[in-house]
Amino acid sequence: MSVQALAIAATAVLGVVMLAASAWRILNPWIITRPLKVDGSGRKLPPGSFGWPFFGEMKEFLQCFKNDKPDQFVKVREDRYGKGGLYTTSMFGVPSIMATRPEVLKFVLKRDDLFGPGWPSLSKIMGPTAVVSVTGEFHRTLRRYLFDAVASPEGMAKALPRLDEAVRTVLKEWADQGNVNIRECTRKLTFNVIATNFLSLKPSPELELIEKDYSGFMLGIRALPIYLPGTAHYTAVNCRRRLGARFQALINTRRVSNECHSDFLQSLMEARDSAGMPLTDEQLKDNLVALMLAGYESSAYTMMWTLILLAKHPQCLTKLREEHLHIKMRIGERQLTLEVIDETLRLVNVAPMLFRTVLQDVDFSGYRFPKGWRVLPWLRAPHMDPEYFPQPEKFIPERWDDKNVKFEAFRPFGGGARTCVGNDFARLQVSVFLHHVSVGYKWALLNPDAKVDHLPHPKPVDGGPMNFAVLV
Ligand code: HEM
Repeated sequence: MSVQALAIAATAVLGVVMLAASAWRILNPWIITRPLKVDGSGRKLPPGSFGWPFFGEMKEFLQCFKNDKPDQFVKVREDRYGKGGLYTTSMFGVPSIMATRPEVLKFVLKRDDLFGPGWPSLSKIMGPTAVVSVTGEFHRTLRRYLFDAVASPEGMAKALPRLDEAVRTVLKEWADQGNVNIRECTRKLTFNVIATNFLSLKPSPELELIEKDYSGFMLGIRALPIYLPGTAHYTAVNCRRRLGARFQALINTRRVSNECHSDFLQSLMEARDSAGMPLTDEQLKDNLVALMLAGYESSAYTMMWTLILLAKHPQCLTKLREEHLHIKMRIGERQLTLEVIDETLRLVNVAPMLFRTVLQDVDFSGYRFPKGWRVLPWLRAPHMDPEYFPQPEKFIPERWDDKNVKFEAFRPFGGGARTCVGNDFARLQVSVFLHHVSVGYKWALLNPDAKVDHLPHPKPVDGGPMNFAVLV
């Protein structure tokens, strides 16, 4: 076949594909919504569109985040359809409904009987009995165990000295290094906190192997689930398998030696349900992985952003330093430390959106949520809406002093039945960090205007190079 004939054939094939895709784009909403129209309920879907076949509106979504305009995706829909807070879309290959206003977020997050876990291909990689994968009574039981281990007053009291020591040790190391990459440093710090508090592991070759597998697991957790050598998903699945084997070895050693540790693993091993039954080894391993995943980058990036934002707001840092040097409580007001943490969580949006699956047809606010669809609770939408937080793009910790501040619009830790189990632990960790860093150190950003890579969590593209030194 001549080159010319090949070109004609290729153009023809491309034309047919384009035509089919365009036809699908037009017919797709009709096909998807047809069962809804014929069920006679008279309910309608929220306004919106479905985009291209399979890809849906992913391209527009990714484009907004890539262009450093992560709120544009919601803004366009609000301008087009009004501020109802519910919009139909199609993302991650599934027809979906975005929930963006506080009252809608509250409803979706509270009703775990109607909206189940929905992270794409989560349970396959995390483990079928992980807290993030299960529902109903077992979910509630697991949450109770995890809460006792992580966030109960006894759990936090046990964790505090180890947390304190880990923070003090690494801050000294950063100052010795002088120039540091703050993203890597806060990730390392959080990993050490996890290793000591969850597993009582001190730095060792074994811990390095766990960290290596853990990083491989993290890199592929949100990748397309294509299990072929070389893909991020393939690496993640294998790292997860090795992590499981390493955790099993730890569990076996504890069982044989009868050693007693005061860490999260021990607490989970000792937990019993109402029939006196302990967790199985598979359940223990799935939940250790889930805890480590949930508590790792979220906490690391929150610490990283507090440093970046305080470097950009030196007056706030001076006030914070005073609060810690003189333990100056402001009567009738919230402590600045908590305000800095909340303002960082609001502005940075470490967890911008969540995923849920509609378990049965749900009617709410005049709209239908069809069974099997996905709901995307868009946590960052109210955080960045001037209706709730004036000048939302600005870092203003004092806004939390205002008696009229809209706490109901603030959901950095989600809400309802799946509210973050580690939220108090995370605040404790960042508070200890802010204490030591503000009283003992000074730091300067080497590239304050670095662009931000927003997905899956916001971070400076260059990792945030900083000069870090002891405060004299
Ligand atoms: C600043 C740090 C953190 C942020 C912003 C954060 C945010 C969140 C959010 C938004 C959820 C809800 C997920 C959903 O509804 O689908 C969640 C769940 C969870 N978080 Fe956190 N988290 C943080 C730190 C931690 C830490 C330190 C731990 C543990 C030590 C932890 C453990 C968990 C667990 C186990 C869940 C799952 C709860 C469930 O499915 O019932 N998180 N987190």
